[in-house]
Amino acid sequence: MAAIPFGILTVSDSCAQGLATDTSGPALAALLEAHNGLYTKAHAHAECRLVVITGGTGMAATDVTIKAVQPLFDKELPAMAMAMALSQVAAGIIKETLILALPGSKKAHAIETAMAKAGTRHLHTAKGTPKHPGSPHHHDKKRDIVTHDKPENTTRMVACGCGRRDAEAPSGVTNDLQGGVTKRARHSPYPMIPVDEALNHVLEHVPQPRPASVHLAAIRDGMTVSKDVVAAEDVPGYPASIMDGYAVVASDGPGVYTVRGAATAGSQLGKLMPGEIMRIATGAPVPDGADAVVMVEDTRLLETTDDGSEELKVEILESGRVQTGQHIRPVGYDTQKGSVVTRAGTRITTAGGEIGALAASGNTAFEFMSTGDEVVDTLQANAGMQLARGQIRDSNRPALLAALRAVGPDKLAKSIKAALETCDGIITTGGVSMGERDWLKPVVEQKLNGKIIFGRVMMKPSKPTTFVALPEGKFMFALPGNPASALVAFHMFAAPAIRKLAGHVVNASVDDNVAHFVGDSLALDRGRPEFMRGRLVWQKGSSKWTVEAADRHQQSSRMASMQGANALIALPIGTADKPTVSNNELVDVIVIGDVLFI
Ligand SMILES: Nc1nc2c(c(=O)[nH]1)N[C@H]1C(S)=C(S)[C@@H](COP(=O)(O)OP(=O)(O)OC[C@H]3O[C@@H](n4cnc5c(N)ncnc54)[C@H](O)[C@@H]3O)O[C@H]1N2
Ligand code: MOO
Repeated sequence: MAAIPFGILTVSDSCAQGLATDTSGPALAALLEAHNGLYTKAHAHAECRLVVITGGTGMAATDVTIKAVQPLFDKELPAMAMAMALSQVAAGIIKETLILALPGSKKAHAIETAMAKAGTRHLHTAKGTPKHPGSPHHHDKKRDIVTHDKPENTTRMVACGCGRRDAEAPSGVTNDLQGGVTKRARHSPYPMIPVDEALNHVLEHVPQPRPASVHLAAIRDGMTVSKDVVAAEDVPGYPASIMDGYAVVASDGPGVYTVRGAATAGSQLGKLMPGEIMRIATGAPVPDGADAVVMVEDTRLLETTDDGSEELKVEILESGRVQTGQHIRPVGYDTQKGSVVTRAGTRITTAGGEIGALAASGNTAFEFMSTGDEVVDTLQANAGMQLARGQIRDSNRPALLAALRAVGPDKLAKSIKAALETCDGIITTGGVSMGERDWLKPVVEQKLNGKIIFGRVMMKPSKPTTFVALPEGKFMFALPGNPASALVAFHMFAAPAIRKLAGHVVNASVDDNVAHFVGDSLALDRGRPEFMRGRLVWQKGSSKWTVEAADRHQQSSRMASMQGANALIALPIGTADKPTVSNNELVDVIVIGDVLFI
């Protein structure tokens, strides 16, 4: 029995550039030569009956061995490749030579096993030896090379379908489809590999998703952002009021002032003159000349127009003394133009924060990981739209899929009535606090015959959350307009309601869902229990749940504070005895998204 002449081809950038020494090639050669004299180094290329290519079969962009060698095969041998039970291998025949492309592993033992499994010993049916005369493939030497189980036994020709009686399938070769039952393999040619190895194979072979541009409207949970998203504009884009009240000059202090009209959200304003104040709504641009806002609760109406329809003089009470900047969100307070809003790798969750943050970023198309071509940017119409002073992006609508826009109480009532014809319940955001155009509550009471079950909740954020019972057993959640408030209120109240409607058992209590708080010592709010947006994680190593703030900035106007949140951290009201929450302390959590295991 003649030894098989073999050649080794090492594929390595670093070896080729002289930056590394080839150890895989010589190791393989030594291994083959030591293999019971079955193999011998070929003296010339043309002599090789076996070529082992080592290296360049991995997952890196520069690993192109398999791609390069596969097109050269006269016949590819996938079952043989599979039988080697190594990831990233290729096996095939070129003319009469078996080519094996293997990883550049130095583990000779692994390769030896692989070679044995691959059945290269069949190559001992030396070149030129007549094979199974009478076989329809009898001149097909490529086939001979792979189908002979034992070199000296030319009768074991199962895969070539030559009609021999010994039907044992050669190792590494599947049944011949034409062979029929008598030719079937009586043992599986596939090695039984461990579960984790199998999973690794799966993960290695599943291709990386290709990035695709996805319009905001087409973003769905489960997608992954493939490129950092940068804020296209400041949020807010103008100094905005945080409260419903009056825009003032802080240094003027308490006293009686002339009311110079109203600055509502979205309005264009003139300059505030000395001795004047201007009515202002939450979210409205602070007029030039003003540098603080006094809450309406800290004022008293002194004089109106004769018909009583307009305010003329208002007193700022002592309780309304404010400092420069008070109740104003400066430009970029929530998000600064150019800052990264959403990092590559962020997964869109059903908690809503990511989609909301993208919506608030001022972009309309985003790069997402995608496996299909069906997700394309079809709605570019709004791309690049500039915001006018006083305008904001509607981030709540895509986040909650249920925002309501209205320009007056009648239209608002009409919209709600129309929605009620087809829905059991309605969710709205905005217009529920103290502003002059915060019509939600009066509209449901006065125009819709609704009963406000509650109109404020002792919580931070989402204080003005409103729940309404409507005729015919219908109901309405009127959530606050501040984006984080809207989502927190949704998860706290609307989501359980929807779950109950779906027949789920719903537990109203937040007790017992306990996790260890991770973070610096944090001052508890003295007025309201706080529901921080958090990230809940099961720490496998220490076998405990931990929760940390999903975002350092937790203001209710910042949609990004919801990004990455899968839980709300239910913090108690701070007291003199218990003013802070500390690192590792147990806190209650409400799960609002997928929990993470690390
Ligand atoms: N004088 C007082 N003013 C405010 C009080 C208060 O007790 N006294 N409460 C504050 C709190 S707390 C909240 S929360 C907000 C809630 O206000 P509204 O529910 O009436 O909402 P709006 O005034 O319509 O908007 C608030 C804020 O949110 C922005 N917004 C509204 N809709 C959207 C949307 N679809 N997407 C993105 N952003 C939205 C809006 O521009 C405002 O900045 O009231 C405080 N005021
Ligand atoms: O209650 Mo509000 O901003 O704090 O949601």
